[in-house]
Amino acid sequence: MSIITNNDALVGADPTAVAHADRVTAGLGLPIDGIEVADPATGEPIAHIEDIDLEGALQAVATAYEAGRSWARTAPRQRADVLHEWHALLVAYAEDLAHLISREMGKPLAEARGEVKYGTDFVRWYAEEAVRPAGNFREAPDGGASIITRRAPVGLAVLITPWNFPLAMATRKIAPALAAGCAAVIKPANLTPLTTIFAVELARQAGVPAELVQVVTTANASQFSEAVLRDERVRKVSFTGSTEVGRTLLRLASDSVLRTSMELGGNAPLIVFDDADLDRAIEGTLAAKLRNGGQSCIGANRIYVQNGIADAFAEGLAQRMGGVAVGAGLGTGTALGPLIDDRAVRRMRALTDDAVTRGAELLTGGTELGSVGHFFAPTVLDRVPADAAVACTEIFGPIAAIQRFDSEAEVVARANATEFGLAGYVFSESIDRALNVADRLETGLVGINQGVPSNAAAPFGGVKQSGLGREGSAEGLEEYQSVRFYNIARRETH
Ligand SMILES: NC(=O)C1=CN([C@@H]2O[C@H](COP(=O)(O)OP(=O)(O)OC[C@H]3O[C@@H](n4cnc5c(N)ncnc54)[C@H](OP(=O)(O)O)[C@@H]3O)[C@@H](O)[C@H]2O)C=CC1
Ligand SMILES: O=C(O)CCCC(=O)O
Repeated sequence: MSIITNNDALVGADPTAVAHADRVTAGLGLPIDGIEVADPATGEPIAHIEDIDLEGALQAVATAYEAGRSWARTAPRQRADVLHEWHALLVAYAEDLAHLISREMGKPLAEARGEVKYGTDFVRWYAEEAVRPAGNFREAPDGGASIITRRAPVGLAVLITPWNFPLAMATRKIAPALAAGCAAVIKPANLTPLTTIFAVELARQAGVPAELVQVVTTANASQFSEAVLRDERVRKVSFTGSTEVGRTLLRLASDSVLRTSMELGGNAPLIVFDDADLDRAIEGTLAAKLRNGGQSCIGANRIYVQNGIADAFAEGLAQRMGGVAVGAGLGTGTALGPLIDDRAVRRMRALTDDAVTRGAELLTGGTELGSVGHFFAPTVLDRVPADAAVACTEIFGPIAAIQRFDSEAEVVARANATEFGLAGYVFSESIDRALNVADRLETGLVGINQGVPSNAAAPFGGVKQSGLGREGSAEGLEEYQSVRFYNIARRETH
């Protein structure tokens, strides 16, 4: 198969859209120096955020804790009303949020709008969940007692979020915490803190008590977590990010026996069977691979294609990937934005080189793009050996790495041969085959004949070393609740 050439002219940012994002940033009242936030499309600084020291972080804990004591006693309906109001404000400011996300994180504006929809859905979902029954009733089997269960707020929650979904990862944690009756201290990623700062400001305008949700930005994340997770007022930590940092936080959490939710790394297998609809499989793979520029923990990492369809699939995917318009997120028509930083570009280069050296075929891409910013061409590698780094590690970028397989049993074994277990994907027009394979994949979620399975109503989370706990859905609320019971003695009266 010959190499498909990308169009390597980058789409430039639309100055009107950049001005829009910068107006929103200017309204955030940020300091003129501190931690620099840069535009990944140019590397240029766009803002500075406060570097809050340890004393400030512990003050934030104290303030949130005090506010949480009265919030925990509010009626569910009151919490729901405030969340509904926050949702309404997020929707009203959707365009401002989308421009800000695109500017600081780099994703195309259309995708940023999608993230705003996804992120605001969590707030609406938990506004609705806040008033759902939070306990149940049962008779003691031997008689003589009735048992009622209640769900109490778990207490002050520390929320640590990554840079790849600056709004959705914040709302997916803050909204269930508030719905459950908890206070929160949120530490956004330094690469993309602006959206969180804006969203929390909107929460306050919506009626969330100003002290209840504290945003702490700091240049020293490890010092922050070591001090804050040891503070006795903190009862919960929820983290989304790398497995390495997740392990560190789990160790810290064990000292204080904290409730934990961990959304960590992935190594998602995407399996295309001979009986798949070719176009549907290519479009689904494109979505699972290029969503967020490949920078998602559920991004398709190991693409397994059955031999009978593999040539047509590889060629079709390479044609589609090679035709993707790359450029600034705020450029008109951009479909793939920059990577988050230069380190990520260097990783893509090294992964591609390693795979080609080991015998993979480069079908398209494989090159850095542009002289400024952090761009890497959408890349397709075919016949990737299983021991290539690109097949063993989380890619987190726009490289589609295809391996070929013969049988269902073989591909299931290969797909499960990893310590990770977050997402998997199956493409087949046989519902029996698709469901049977999905049942045998060791992952927390499976996309069947589609590439973006996430939804506010779905319990997102992993098995194995991909994490603990679930976010979104009713299960996501339970992560912020402790179950209690009252055992009420009953005496017969006549
Ligand atoms: N599961 C997922 O969704 C994500 C996975 N990743 C994976 O991780 C790789 C590295 O990305 P990276 O951004 O460095 O991810 P990290 O896990 O380092 O960062 C995620 C968040 O954790 C914070 N953090 C880092 N170290 C600590 C610590 N010791 N205590 C408390 N908080 C901490 C970061 O803060 P700060 O910004 O201040 O460093 C950020 O807010 C990616 O290439 C990808 O493979 C990355 C992001 C999301
Ligand atoms: O990729 C991630 O970092 C987690 C969010 C992905 C999703 O919710 O779909």
